[in-house]
Amino acid sequence: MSASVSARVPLSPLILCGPSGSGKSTLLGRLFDEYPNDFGFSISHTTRQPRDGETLGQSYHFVNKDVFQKLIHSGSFIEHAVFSNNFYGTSAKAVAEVGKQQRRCILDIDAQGVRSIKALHRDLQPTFVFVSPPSLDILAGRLAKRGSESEDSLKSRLDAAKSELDYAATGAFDHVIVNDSLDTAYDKLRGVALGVGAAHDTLPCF
Ligand SMILES: Nc1ncnc2c1ncn2[C@@H]1O[C@H](COP(=O)(O)OP(=O)(O)OP(=O)(O)O)[C@@H](O)[C@H]1O
Repeated sequence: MSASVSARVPLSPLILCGPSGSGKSTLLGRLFDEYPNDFGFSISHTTRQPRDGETLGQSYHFVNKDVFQKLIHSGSFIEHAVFSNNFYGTSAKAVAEVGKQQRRCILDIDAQGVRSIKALHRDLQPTFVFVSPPSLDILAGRLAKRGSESEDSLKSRLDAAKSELDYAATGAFDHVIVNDSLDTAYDKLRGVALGVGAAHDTLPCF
């Protein structure tokens, strides 16, 4: 397949959701490597402090809590969430900026964000994709192997995974990709992202 396919990539946002550890970043990393000019992330707002190496207005729009609250009240965000006492949000403007560059905007958000966009921002005509682990046991194994979680954090991620799988089982997503073989899952994501394929895998039971 060609490395640049701008002419036929849809510009409506692609929203990726799935349990922590299901492989969203891994799959998106492949997509961005293969198609460096066709997709883009929107720049989120956050109230957390910039880390070393992060560039203002490029990594994030860094704002204080007052500004963030004002943006919430003015309806600027299509979704926002709190993690570890910090706010994170995606503005409609940030999504539009990516579209202006003739790139398909990709959002990696949690189920709460998906609900919010479905309730209030259907005008964006996003495509909703759920990335599922093959099973909760395999998810636990991958998270443990990634080595990024404490025992408590692993447990809370697995609990969250159950409720996200429950939500996906309601049929909330246009596409479901079970990330068993990475190559197979990537082929499916690529088809969906380019607007030429569909994925309706069967969710695991637990
Ligand atoms: N198909 C696969 N087979 C085996 N390991 C995989 C597969 N897909 C991803 N992994 C591994 O599983 C781990 C979790 O993947 P990744 O970090 O991409 O998940 P994520 O959904 O982006 O998680 P988070 O939401 O926490 O950022 C990584 O160590 C990754 O290398």
